[in-house]
Amino acid sequence: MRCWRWTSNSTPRDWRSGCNGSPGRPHTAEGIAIITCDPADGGRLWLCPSTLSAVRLRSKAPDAAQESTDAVSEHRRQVALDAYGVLDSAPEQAFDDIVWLAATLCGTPGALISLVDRERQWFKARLGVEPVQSPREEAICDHAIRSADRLMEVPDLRADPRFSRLGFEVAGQPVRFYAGAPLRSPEGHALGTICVLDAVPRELSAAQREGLQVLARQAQHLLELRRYAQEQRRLLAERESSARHLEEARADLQRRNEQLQHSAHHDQLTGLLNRVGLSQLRQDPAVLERLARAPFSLMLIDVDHFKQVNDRHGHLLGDRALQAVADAVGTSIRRGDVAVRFGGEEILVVLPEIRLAGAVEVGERIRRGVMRAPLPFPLTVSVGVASAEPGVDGIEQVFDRADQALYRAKATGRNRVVADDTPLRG
Ligand SMILES: Nc1nc2c(ncn2[C@@H]2O[C@H](COP(=O)(O)OP(=O)(O)OP(=O)(O)O)[C@@H](O)[C@H]2O)c(=O)[nH]1
Repeated sequence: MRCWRWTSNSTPRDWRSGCNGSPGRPHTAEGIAIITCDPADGGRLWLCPSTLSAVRLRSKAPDAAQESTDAVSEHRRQVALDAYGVLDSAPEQAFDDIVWLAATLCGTPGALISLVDRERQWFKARLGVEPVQSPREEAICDHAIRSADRLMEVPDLRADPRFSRLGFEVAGQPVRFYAGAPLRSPEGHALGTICVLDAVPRELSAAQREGLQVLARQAQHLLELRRYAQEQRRLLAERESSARHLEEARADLQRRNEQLQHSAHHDQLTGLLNRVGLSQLRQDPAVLERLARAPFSLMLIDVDHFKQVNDRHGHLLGDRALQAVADAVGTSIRRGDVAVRFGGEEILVVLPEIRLAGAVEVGERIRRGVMRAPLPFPLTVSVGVASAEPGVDGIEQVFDRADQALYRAKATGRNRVVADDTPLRG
């Protein structure tokens, strides 16, 4: 119902003619007009402000506002129906049982559970009716769901102008009798009907009408169960999807964290461990224990005349030369060995469980590998090696001796591996 200000200027002709039956009443009076929309025939009811008498005005063109209200409620009805996920679903015994009960109760050859979809009515269960659906404009159920009554009964369809030309058949004959009870969702949306059909005109008894409505409630309960199960499945899928997303996010975070850890502990240019990584390694009890229980060697590798390389060939090629040295180290050491970019062009290699002679061999492999590096200029390295017997020397002392060996390698002409010549104590 809507109300608005009524003025003499806006009084429509229909209004005046509608109210002219009240003698002596001025119809140009100003006041409040109350207008209700009558959904049955699209007409409007006007309450005359001066006579307070109701006048029904027929409007040829449908009221635009009313049309949009209808469209909204129809849309909501459709959304409610969709939520059941029942349209085009497979037949179910429980629904079939209900139509059988309806037909048996009412003594009709046909019964349907019909759901009124956008363009069609679709039958969830059917008895005595061949097609699984029919166009909505031919659906008697479409009228039944819009009827204000709890049950729409048409004793003789042929006598009703709305249905006289209907081609629907029950048990192979034109349908003549229809009675349908709307299926209403708990929110009040009419989703469809449970209806009975006969090929002869007739009427239901009071008990049959009541029974049909009981069956409508049962069918609605079944639909509710269906919607509940559908909702549970949706929630479960949603939960699984969120759990999956959470797991993906967790794995992504872990990957990023590992990347971050890796880049914090590794040198970007060579991929070798950096000093931060080395100092973490030195705090690792497993590493310390390993170095304490067996002999180990340290190796210091320094690129020869690297300043010249940079000066002559530029820093980019200088970087490539450093990468080539790192590659030569990587391919020459074992899995358990650790290579660290210790300074600008200096690499430290920790070689557990290997004595001096073995470490010198590794140094030689590296030295030769660097000479074979695919670079547009010759490149060499000098290597100093020192070893420790378990429990005798600390890492610092071994490092100092390797550094002195490296110094000697540089001093004696570069491109060579020099072993620490300190007599072993033990
Ligand atoms: N391209 C490049 N150069 C670097 C990098 N880190 C250090 N350097 C350069 O390495 C050079 C080291 O030079 P020096 O310490 O003088 O030693 P050298 O020229 O190799 O001479 P010797 O060690 O005596 O054979 C310096 O010019 C540094 O700028 C780097 O990451 N990239």
